[in-house]
Amino acid sequence: MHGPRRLARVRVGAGRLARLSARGVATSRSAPVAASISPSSSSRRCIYSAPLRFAAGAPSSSRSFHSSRAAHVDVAAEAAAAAPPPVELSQADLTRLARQRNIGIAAHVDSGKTTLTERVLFYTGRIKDIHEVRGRDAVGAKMDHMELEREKGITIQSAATYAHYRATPPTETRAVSGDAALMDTKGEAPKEDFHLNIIDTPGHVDFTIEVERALRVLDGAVLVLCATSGVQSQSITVDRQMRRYRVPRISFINKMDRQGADPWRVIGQIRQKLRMPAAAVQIPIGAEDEFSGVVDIVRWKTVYNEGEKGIVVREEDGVPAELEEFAKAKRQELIEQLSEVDETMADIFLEEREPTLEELATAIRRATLTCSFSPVFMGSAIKNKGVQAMLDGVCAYLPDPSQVPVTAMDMSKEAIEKAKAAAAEAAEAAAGTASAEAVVTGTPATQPLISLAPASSAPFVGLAFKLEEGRYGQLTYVRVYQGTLKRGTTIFNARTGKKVKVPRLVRMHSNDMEDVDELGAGEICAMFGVECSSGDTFTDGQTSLSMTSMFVPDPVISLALTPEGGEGGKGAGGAISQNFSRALNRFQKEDPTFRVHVDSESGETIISGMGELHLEIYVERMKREYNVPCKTGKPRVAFRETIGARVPFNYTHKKQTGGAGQFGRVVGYIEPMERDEETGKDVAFENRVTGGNIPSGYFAACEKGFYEALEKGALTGHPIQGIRYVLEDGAAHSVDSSELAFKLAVMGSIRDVYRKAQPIVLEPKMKVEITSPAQWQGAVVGSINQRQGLVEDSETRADDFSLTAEVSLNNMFGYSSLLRGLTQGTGEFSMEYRNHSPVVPGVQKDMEAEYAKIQAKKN
Ligand SMILES: Nc1nc2c(ncn2[C@@H]2O[C@H](COP(=O)(O)OP(=O)(O)OP(=O)(O)O)[C@@H](O)[C@H]2O)c(=O)[nH]1
Repeated sequence: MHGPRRLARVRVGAGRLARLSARGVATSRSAPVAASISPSSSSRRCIYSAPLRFAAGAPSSSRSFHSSRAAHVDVAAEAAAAAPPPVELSQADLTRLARQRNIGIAAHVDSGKTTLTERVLFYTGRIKDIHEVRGRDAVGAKMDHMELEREKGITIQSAATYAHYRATPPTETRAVSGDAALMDTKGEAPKEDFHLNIIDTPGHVDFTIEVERALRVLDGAVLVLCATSGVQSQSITVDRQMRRYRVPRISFINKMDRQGADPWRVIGQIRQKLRMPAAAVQIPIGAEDEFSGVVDIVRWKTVYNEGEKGIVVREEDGVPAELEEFAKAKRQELIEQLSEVDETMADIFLEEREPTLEELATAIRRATLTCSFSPVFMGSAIKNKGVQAMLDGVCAYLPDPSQVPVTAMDMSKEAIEKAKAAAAEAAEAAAGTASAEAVVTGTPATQPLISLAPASSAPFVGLAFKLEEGRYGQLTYVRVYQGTLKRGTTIFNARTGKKVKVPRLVRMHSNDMEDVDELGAGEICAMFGVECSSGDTFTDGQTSLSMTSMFVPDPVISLALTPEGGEGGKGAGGAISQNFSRALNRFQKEDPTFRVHVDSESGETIISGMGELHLEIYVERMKREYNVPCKTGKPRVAFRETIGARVPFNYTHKKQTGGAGQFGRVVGYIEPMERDEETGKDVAFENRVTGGNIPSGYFAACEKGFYEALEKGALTGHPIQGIRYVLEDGAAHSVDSSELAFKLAVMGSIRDVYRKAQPIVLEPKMKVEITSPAQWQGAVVGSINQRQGLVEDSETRADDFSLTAEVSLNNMFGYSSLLRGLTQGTGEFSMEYRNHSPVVPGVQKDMEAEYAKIQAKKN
């Protein structure tokens, strides 16, 4: 079963493995399973606080957040450089935090996230009854509270809630059978209960920012996968987002009741497509219609859901005889997978010893927390099966807030000065070597980092991660990272420096809220009446800490928007145009992927976003919430420009018009830059000027000039991406040089050499995934070929087939109605942005000619 070659892949302890092999330790195993699975006397605390391999600030577990434009943070350096938190956690904090989980439910469209969350709310007593998404009672699920969500049966905005849950630890026999009477309904949880903050996120890629900001502030996640469709395109996107923020996850294979459900195929896909070591911690009892429960192969128990809507969990010791062999094999597989990523489990494996229940559970927890493994649960949300067991997994294997390292930048003058001096020293030292490293100016790279501690007595630090316009003004969702947030106190906005009072503090339960007086570190809550922007950091004024913002993808699609009755000056200045701009301001404030600008050529208002659905929802909300119906233009894709070659520049900006002149000279080169997968960063300004030819006071202006130049490429007027600007030298004049002169010098230097750098026009390419009954396969493939798509993969199953293709977004307009027609309404498709790729040369030529014509008219 296990050969030495396989064992040699164990990541850690290779020396020890060699020693063990030398001692002649055999690698096959036959120890009986049940003998070691009886509940041990170990305490539940031991499992929940299993020791971790990482400590706050260790590079392997750093969390770092970036905005797509000006992301300058080096992830590993950030964590390694972080100073330790100023406050130790008290015993009371540790006890409280050990029972807290902040989790997100994320997945591909329609995998059942909202249906699953509805069960969680019901079993924890937060709702009195279950209502289905698109259910016949037309009530809709609790977490889909927007009218549009209920009508369309999709999640558009993430919704937060909290609940109390009495978990059964892996080392114990279930004491509570899940009787509703034992669940908390008044918000006062018994001490042994877990406090869960849950965010249900949308699956459509158009609303990806909702997933992004949820994962930014959550400590763990449940990745929901469909038992028949497996790992789909959005699962891959969500996986990438979880990796970006290093969020540990458990996997839940939902829809086990569906025809063709195959959890083992899905687990294979988690390992291959997501490259995440994973193994089942349960096996199903029965399949499809006959799916009736699960066997817990960690605890060696059989688990059934009974009673009203599965509220009672009945457990039996042992495994049904007919499943015993299979269960043993799958338990063995679990141990093998863990030995690949966990040192302790590798040792046990090599010693040919069957792990105890506690050893197995702690190894799962340890490996999950370090994001090197995902335990897989399974069930059927709609049939009310397997949900409580999954919740037990959340409590057992996902981290509490004290186990997630978080850093903030110290923005105090002293700290910045100190860091700048250190950076300058390093730059000077590096300048003397051939491999001189670039020094990044005015960025977080020169700002010192501090680890935060979720201690209630520490100075308060919180992050505003989501805004919503509520009935009583702005509702600001906050994650409290350190200290305590109290109603009535004054807090400081680290970005604006303004102080604000917290008039109202609430816990969110979808669209309902419950007032609270204060909330401790590690909590998620919302404030009313505090004006701020998404991504702002709040402190109590004792510190100058600021947290970096989240990754914001660039929009891929735009369209012109005109309020009906508002054009031609008729509505101008009146209610229509006022509401129109109010709505646009609010939408932009709430959603950083929704952008608005007025086209300088046509004077039209252009809205941009992540997809047709994204923009369609805002147009609909404009009508419903602001009473402004709008006419929309044809959707246009977001073209970009980039360069294909490195070219040097030596540019002088000089103006002498009587009074004070302008002088700035810049020397260096521009070159193509690849996108950094982790940070999303694909543009950079690097300052390698040493020796003072350009005084350091002008560096920030130079960088500003660079980012301004990127807004409009000279070829077609679209933004420039994939470019690095390296400033190596220059010259200044003691009287005529100014910040403006250097900003214009940088802009001029790009314009000057741009055409020599082989500029190219790029268009968004999408990964398109289609599923449909097998009979329409020919027509569907034909439709993709017609749109010049490239079929990359297809899979035909018993009744249906799925296909993955790469297609230009420009060729995908109107595809949903075409597919509906081709497949008599049975086909489904989803697409997600993959990258920007060059347009075909003919298209580029036409676009250039068109732009040149517009420019000529203007001049
Ligand atoms: N057969 C089956 N259907 C399910 C199950 N869970 C959910 N569904 C159905 O799948 C559809 C989508 O469910 P949702 O809960 O809205 O899925 P979602 O992942 O929240 O959807 P989005 O947030 O819009 O991506 C609904 O019609 C559900 O009734 C399940 O366990 N089995």
